[in-house]
Amino acid sequence: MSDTTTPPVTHPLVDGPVGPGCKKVDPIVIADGVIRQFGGLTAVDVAHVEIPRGRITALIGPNGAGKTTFFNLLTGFDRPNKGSWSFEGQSLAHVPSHKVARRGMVRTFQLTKSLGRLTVLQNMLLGARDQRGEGLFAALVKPLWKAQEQANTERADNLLARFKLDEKREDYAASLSGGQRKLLEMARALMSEPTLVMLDEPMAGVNPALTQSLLDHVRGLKDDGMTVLFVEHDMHMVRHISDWVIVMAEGKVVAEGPPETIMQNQAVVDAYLGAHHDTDLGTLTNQQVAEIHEAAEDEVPVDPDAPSTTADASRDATTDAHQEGQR
Ligand SMILES: Nc1ncnc2c1ncn2[C@@H]1O[C@H](COP(=O)(O)OP(=O)(O)OP(=O)(O)O)[C@@H](O)[C@H]1O
Repeated sequence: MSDTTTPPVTHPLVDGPVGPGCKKVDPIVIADGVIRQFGGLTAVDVAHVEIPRGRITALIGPNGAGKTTFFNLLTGFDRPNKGSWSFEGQSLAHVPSHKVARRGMVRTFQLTKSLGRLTVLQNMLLGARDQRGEGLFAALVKPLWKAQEQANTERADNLLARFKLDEKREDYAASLSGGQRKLLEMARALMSEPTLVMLDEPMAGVNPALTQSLLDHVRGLKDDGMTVLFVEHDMHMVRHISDWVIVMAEGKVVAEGPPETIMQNQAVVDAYLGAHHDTDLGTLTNQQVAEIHEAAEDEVPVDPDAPSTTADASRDATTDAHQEGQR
């Protein structure tokens, strides 16, 4: 009698069978039992997840799935009720965000109103690490901070050239297009020479003309040896650049796998449609799933208060921006 059991799905990045929470051959991040509750709502309840090193991993899921909260927990911007996680084999639980960044795990932030009131170069310098001039003693000893300031400016200029933002160096960040802002967010994250770059919706608000350039830049991070983890609703980006896709729904990891198979996964379709639906899932194509998702979001961040003049821009920018730069 022949054995009709389906063999488990395997993948070169995975140690064992592929499935939610599967072990990776070479993980850079490992999270265990991470729970975050807001009042009675459990926003994140991740039993186990591993992020493969040197690859591009997409974190997807419907609105409210817990993706951003999980990002915030991993990077020390929020604290879980329970759980542990490590980066490069070292525990990061209870490590504050600025120390997480120093260890090489850096996330991008949307360019907020206050950062928009700084120039492109000033934004870049906020991303630099170990700014010696910030200590009281060091601030008084000019040679100590002068050399570092020069090195930081040089690094910023090199990155601005790489991201084709060098001509915008002295412009206010708020004057950039949506796509240029995303490039600036990415370039700013690279100022601290990270090992793992976490991108929060890199495609949000990006004009199609800049899409390809942005995708190329993300691939470039991997080519330079970095690991990339990104949260994204844009399925085009997820399909085209990720090596691995992790799907969250209602705080949990419900599926993971390579992009070419993940959209056919029943748990993914369920997650996007909601658990209680009448649709005949058997007839749903990848394209339809993507359309459902795209229709659900489509949001483009617009800053109605973006300064139109330099006088507007210079007002009340520095304090807020400095605080954000410290995060
Ligand atoms: N500070 C908070 N206080 C209360 N509830 C919160 C807070 N932050 C997030 N939540 C809730 O936790 C759940 C997960 O939110 P989260 O923003 O992490 O989801 P998401 O997957 O990133 O969604 P989106 O794709 O819309 O950004 C949501 O129900 C949200 O309303």
